[in-house]
Amino acid sequence: MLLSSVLQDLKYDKIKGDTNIEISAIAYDSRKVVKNGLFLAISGFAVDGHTFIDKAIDKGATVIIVEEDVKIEEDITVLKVTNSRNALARISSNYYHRPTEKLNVVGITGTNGKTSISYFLKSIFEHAERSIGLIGTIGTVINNKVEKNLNTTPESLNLQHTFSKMIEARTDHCIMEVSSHALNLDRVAYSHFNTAIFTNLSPDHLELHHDMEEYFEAKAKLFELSKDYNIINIDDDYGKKLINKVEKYETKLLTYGLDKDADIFASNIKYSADGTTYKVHTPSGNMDMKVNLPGVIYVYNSLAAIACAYCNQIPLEVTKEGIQKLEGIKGRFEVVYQKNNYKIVIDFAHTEDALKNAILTLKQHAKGRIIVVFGVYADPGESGTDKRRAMGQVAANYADFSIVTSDNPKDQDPDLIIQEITQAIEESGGTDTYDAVVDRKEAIKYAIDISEQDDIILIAGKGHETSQVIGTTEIPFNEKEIVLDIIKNKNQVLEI
Ligand SMILES: CC(=O)N[C@H]1[C@@H](OP(=O)(O)OP(=O)(O)OC[C@H]2O[C@@H](n3ccc(=O)[nH]c3=O)[C@H](O)[C@@H]2O)O[C@H](CO)[C@@H](O)[C@@H]1O[C@H](C)C(=O)N[C@@H](C)C(=O)N[C@H](CCC(=O)O)C(=O)O
Repeated sequence: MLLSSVLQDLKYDKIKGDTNIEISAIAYDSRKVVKNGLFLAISGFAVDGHTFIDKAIDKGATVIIVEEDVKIEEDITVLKVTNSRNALARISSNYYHRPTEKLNVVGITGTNGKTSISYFLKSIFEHAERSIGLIGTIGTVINNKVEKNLNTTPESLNLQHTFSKMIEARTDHCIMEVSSHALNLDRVAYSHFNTAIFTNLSPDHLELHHDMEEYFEAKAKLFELSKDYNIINIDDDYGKKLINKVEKYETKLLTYGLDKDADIFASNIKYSADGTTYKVHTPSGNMDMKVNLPGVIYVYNSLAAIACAYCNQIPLEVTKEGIQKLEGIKGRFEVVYQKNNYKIVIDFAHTEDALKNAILTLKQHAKGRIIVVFGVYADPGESGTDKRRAMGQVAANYADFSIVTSDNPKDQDPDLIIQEITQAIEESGGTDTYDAVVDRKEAIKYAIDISEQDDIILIAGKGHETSQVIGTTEIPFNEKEIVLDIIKNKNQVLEI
């Protein structure tokens, strides 16, 4: 593609060279540069991309985009921008011919519920015979083929490529999770969103965003990008704040919640151990709904999906069937073993709010104890102390017994993470209600060993994930298989 076309609408200073040349590809990682390619240097969190310029040139880069002053001797094109991640989003969108202009894109943001809403929507849209693609925590789905993503919301170059693949696959609608990291780091800049959905906000990633206000402002950016509808949870305090902010926007606002003032709300909610029924009230009529996932969280998540289906002119009856068709979501309240009242449940809950909700939901119908196995993952470069304390407090206050273990400790000391969690448990009066087992597999085994008839074991944090990151090593870790294996061996000795 002609470089000048790739640079369309990008503000840059030309340091040297020609912009009237062909480039073969774009890369922000020197290891992926190809001959006659463009390399864009990002000043990252861990390393500075500008230090790899020589390597990129060695691999054949003929265009370099930088955001810092650098000395490049070679006779190639060098351009300078003020923010290279933002520039990457602009040129990537141009390179793939601005694909979101040809797609109906739904972006979902908020601390919890993004994945569930995307899967409710997938089921509804498919039931309405609409062609959809999906991008999120579980992976990217095109034509029902799932590919893993490095990030929930991929870097702009990968994201725009994915959008273009959706178009190639004749997909009309893209449902995607939009993380606060993505919004902060401009991964979705220059993407057109038709609909934006806000779920809720509770503490998470606060070392990147510093405080809740900054975290909120990051999430709020998505609602400046959406063109047709903003859909917001009216019952959440930050949802209310967002409503005040976006009310003046031209984009239509639609609210959902249990509050009867919401445009779309639920009444007559009845909870059972494996699902929920309620009556939904929408501007296009009311209907009885059945959701095959337990607890109030899935009432909210299904309401958000109903609101989005309404905005997309999907008849309520079709929406109802789509929601009902969804049997479950991988790693979301997934019952991986059950014998009478005894259950082992895997859930992605990895924030204090989600952990509390998961425990309380299970408690509603439990005949025995709730034993929780959990740890706290480490974000790169974050100490995460506040989160560890908050998760410990939740465990002390709501679980009957906790086994504190490792999540994804990454480059941090797993023992230190556990120590910070258990200290919070002790300070909250939970001295006799926990144990610590650093090896996650051993922790799960221990939970099963000490469990009794009627107990429910909640293994929280990893959900759908199939690996664990310890140091820089990613080891296979399929929690469901691990549980079934332990149970199989145990049942040879003892019938639970
Ligand atoms: C903290 C964070 O967000 N990091 C993201 C960031 O990495 P970074 O800035 O640390 O990259 P770096 O390693 O310092 O490298 C800087 C630059 O040098 C380049 N490089 C590096 C090595 C080399 O040999 N040559 C080279 O050119 C790199 O490609 C990069 O462009 O930019 C990378 C490329 O876009 C991201 O993949 C990476 O996400 C990491 C994997 C991550 O864990 N991010 C998490 C925190 C995240 O984004 N999470 C949210 C989900 C949150 C949620 O839903 O709860 C997400 O959307 O995934």
